[in-house]
Amino acid sequence: MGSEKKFPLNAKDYKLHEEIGDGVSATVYRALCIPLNEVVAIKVLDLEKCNNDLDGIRREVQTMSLINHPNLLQAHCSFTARHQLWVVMPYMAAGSCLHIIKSSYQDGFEEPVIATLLRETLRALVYLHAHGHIHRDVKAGNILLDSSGAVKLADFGVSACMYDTGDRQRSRNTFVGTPCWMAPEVMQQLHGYDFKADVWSFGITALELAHGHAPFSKYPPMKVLLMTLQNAPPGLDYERDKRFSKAFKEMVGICLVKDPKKRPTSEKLLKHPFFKQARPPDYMAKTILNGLPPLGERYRTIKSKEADLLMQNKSEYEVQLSQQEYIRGISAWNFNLEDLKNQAALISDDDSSLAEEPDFNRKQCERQDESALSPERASSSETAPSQDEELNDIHDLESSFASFPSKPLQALKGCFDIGEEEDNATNPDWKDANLMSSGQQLLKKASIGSLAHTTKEEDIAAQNSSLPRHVISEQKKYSSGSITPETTFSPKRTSSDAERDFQQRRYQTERSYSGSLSRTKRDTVDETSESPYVEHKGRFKVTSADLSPKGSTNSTFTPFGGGSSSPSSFNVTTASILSSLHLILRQNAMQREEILSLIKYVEQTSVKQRGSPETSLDEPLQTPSANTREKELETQLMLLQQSVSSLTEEVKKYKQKNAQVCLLTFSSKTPTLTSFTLEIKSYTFLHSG
Ligand SMILES: Nc1ncnc2c1ncn2[C@@H]1O[C@H](COP(=O)(O)OP(=O)(O)OP(=O)(O)O)[C@@H](O)[C@H]1O
Repeated sequence: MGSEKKFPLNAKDYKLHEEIGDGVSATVYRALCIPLNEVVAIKVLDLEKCNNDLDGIRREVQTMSLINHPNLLQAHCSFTARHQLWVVMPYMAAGSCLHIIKSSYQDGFEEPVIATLLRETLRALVYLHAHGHIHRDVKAGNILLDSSGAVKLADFGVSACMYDTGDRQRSRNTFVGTPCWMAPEVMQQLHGYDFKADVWSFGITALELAHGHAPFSKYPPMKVLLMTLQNAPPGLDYERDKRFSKAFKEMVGICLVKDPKKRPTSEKLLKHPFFKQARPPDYMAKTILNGLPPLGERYRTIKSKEADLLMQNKSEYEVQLSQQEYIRGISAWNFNLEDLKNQAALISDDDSSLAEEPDFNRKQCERQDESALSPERASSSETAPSQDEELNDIHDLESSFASFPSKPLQALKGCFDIGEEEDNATNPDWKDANLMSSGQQLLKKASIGSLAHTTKEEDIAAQNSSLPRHVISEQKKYSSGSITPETTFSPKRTSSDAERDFQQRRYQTERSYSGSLSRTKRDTVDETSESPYVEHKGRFKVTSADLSPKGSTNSTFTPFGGGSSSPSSFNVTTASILSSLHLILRQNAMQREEILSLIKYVEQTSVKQRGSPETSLDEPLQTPSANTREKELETQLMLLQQSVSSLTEEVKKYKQKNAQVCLLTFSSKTPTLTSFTLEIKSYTFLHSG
């Protein structure tokens, strides 16, 4: 990997010092490479806990090893140590921009600092995009600085290669990323997305560096999704952000346009006059890095603040959780819309925090200025949703924190040396009892499941699918984001926009549904809810369950609806057609999940069968060898995926047909023709993902 020095591939050769960062999947330590006497950073991923995203991890390691750009963090090497993957990287002594903000610049940086950070980051993006990669996780937490002020973009955990074909591309039709920074087209999962998604995240990162936090950062993920989709794009306010130049405001404005086609490429953006004020790295060293406490110390302070938040009373828990998610980032998380809806439902209807949220209030001001930036903003600002409307989007569902990723207090481990002996260097909780792979657990649960009582949602799922019930109930737990061939770093370059557009079109044509939106007990609530109305929400029109004062509203189109409040027959007809389409989609998703679970099981079993004590420790990461059963299953998987693709295509055609039929049939009956079209879109967004 990247360095000419030979970094050892053995945990014994490294001495781990204090923790300097953590994310969804990993903990990062400052460490010493003993033979080379060099300080490094080591990202330790617990492979047992990352069962669902081994492909993502392989991808990150591979991308990290092949990139070669001064503004991208390149790994020295990586290897497995028991159930952990160690990625050895250069130590970026100043840490991430997020950590610098949290410890010393809560209100954001000055413009020349921002311009410098952003220019370096953008250079990294230009390089990645030219090589066919989308970073997909651009945020302050992934912009790292070393002690000399050099800036590097890190974390390729969710990066994707545009030149991947087949399964890889399909697997990208899942929600991956951090919602505050996530582009609307990524959230919608409708027509795919491309390099421009990074440009949106880049714009959000610019706001994060300017204000000390990203827009909507205190809200739960579903709320962020809704606000990003329904509200006018965030931006710098002409009044509130007087300290920033017009060039900066414009630069942010052109990044944060909802239509990706109207956003500039990273290459074009780099030519924006705003970046002229960027300075050399030593400017950073003299300014923001000057007098900063050591990284480990800053990290501990942030963590103890996080712990303090947890100690506060329950009523503030949602905000705490949201802030934790923000501080830690929630990357590489495959969003489950039902979980997100539950999170959104946790905001109480009289949530006063909304009114206090500076972003929210700023948004109202921003809307007055947005017309100056883009026509899109101007049109959206007039009909932007009120606070009540936004809250009404959230269906009143019983909540569950169980599925929401959270590692509270885990980071309080503090400083410790765990590198001297191999046993210490790896997690002490490694026990035989834990050796049972998820596949084994799956099979075990299968036999238990067949005897156990069935829940309502299992009954419903069983009616709609030929899959065994246990698989349906367990699919969420054992599903994988993707089982796909490892990505290769394509040497192919597409430096021109035209070529890139071609790649994008090719990609968009080839892709089809593959993401899983597991449905759980909560879905039955949706399924029995009342028929939807359509109402205006800013530029978007959102279907709600009931606009009457007593009725709860719901931003989802509810295909199973059939309640008394339905205003017209066309919704009933549509609902029945859409419900059939939805069933097909669900069936496909569940079949896919079952296959993925089985493949995972086979992979893990074959790894264990192979693994002798000599070979399983500290060997470089390898793909498990294929045995006959695995091959059989892979063939089956391929066939099923093909059939899933063709079914998905069919569903798409039906949807289009249905939309056209509805338009023709009901254009004379209803004045809300456009609303109806958008209603179908809304349904597609929420259910076809
Ligand atoms: N090479 C490094 N030098 C110094 N600090 C680092 C380094 N790599 C990572 N960090 C710190 O660790 C944090 C978490 O690392 P990273 O983002 O790679 O983990 P992750 O699990 O992939 O997180 P995410 O949730 O963003 O996917 C970073 O935000 C950064 O503060």
